[in-house]
Amino acid sequence: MLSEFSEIQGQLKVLCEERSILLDTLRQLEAANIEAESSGIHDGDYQLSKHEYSGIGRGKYSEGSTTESSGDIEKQELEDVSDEDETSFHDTKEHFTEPAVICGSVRGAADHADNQKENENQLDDVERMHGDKEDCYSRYAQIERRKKLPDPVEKEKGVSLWSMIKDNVGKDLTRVCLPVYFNEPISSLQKCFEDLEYSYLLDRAYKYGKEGNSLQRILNVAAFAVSGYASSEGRHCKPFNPLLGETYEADFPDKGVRFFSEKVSHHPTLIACHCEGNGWKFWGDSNLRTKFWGRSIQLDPVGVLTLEFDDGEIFQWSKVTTTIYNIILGKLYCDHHGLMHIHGNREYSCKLKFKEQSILDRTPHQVHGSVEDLSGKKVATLTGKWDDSMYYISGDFSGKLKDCNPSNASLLWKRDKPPSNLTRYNLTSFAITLNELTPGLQRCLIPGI
Ligand SMILES: CC(C)CCC[C@@H](C)[C@H]1CC[C@H]2[C@@H]3CC=C4C[C@@H](O)CC[C@]4(C)[C@H]3CC[C@]12C
Repeated sequence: MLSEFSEIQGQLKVLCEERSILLDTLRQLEAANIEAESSGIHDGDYQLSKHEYSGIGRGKYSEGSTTESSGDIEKQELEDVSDEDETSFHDTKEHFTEPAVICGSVRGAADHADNQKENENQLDDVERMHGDKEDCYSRYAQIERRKKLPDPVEKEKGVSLWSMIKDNVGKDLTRVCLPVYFNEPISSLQKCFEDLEYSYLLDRAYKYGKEGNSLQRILNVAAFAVSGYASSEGRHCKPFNPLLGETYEADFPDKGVRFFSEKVSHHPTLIACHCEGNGWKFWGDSNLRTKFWGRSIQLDPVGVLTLEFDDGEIFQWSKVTTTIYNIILGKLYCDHHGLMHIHGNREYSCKLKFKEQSILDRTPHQVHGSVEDLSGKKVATLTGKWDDSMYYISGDFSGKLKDCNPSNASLLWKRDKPPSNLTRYNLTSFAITLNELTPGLQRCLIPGI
């Protein structure tokens, strides 16, 4: 009994020592990061392995054991992870002549009909007045897509992030490879398309602009820019890192859009995206500057997104900062914060502020902003939450946002309800459909795969 007790005591001591070494490492990393920041070095050694869209750890390329560590490709990637200047771009046109992956097949009408019904209940009269989402969709083909992910082939063994990190005590945490358990079942190429889940807002914006209502156009563009963040709520896994030159093509006639993305650079990781809808084109590249702060990770998107309507009106903006909190302890969550300036080439531009969440914040995820005309006069005020909905009210209410509550404001966008079969990945109904292997697609695969 006594010997057992002293054995446990010994184990406890070791654990305590490990913990304090880990805390020291974290402190050092945090201090080093601050130093690097203040001296203007953003992409130094202390960053989390600068990679892919996600910026956290390295993805594995095959599904497999949840316990083994990284494969060869990953190791190789990690070795040259710091050669940031190596910006050799890659042009897929030279390598691929055939389209890559096209998602979706025309089958029936069930899914969208269901979704539409749910949405109809959520919409208030105001939105109906402003041209329904249903209206936008009814012009497009009806397609049946899956409503749930396939069940896992094997029962998954959970891995705690802590257990991964504690085995690497004393090492540079940025070099720790995470097992596939921490990946969600989509790639970064596909994840880029998630920003277009609410593409009906752009169809609506096009329609309004054509009718001469430029204010409604920019309001819907602003709602679209915010709506892209909704899918990140409750997502705790990282997408797979594609290979250099890998492409993804999504053909969604049910939404009236076609999307194409390609990984065009490995270090730094760059993904180029292009999307075409009815009356508009949207393109940009995704490149994240990553900073590791010990307990949190900050992702600063670099680059500009461009939206061009067929009538020549152009809007450009950049994404705001994303921070992932509680990497080591507590519940992992992410927040988006900062200023988003949507520049237009005509009458209006728009400024949106994504409020940073504070610890005791009762209303997190808030976004406020206003539309300004060429003289700088505020003509409309926007308010809402990036994980829920956006509203507008005509005139300048920026100083008195309390008056700009949903009761006297008009709804621009409301997030779709989550699917009923939620898994630990928390994918939205749209994300579930991004890499669905439909029967039509199966035929295009190389035999034997
Ligand atoms: C495995 C553990 C350590 C990390 C889990 C990381 C999750 C929360 C991370 C990994 C990749 C991240 C995404 C990477 C890129 C973007 C684009 C940005 O404009 C909005 C946020 C968004 C969409 C991030 C949201 C949070 C995210 C999904």
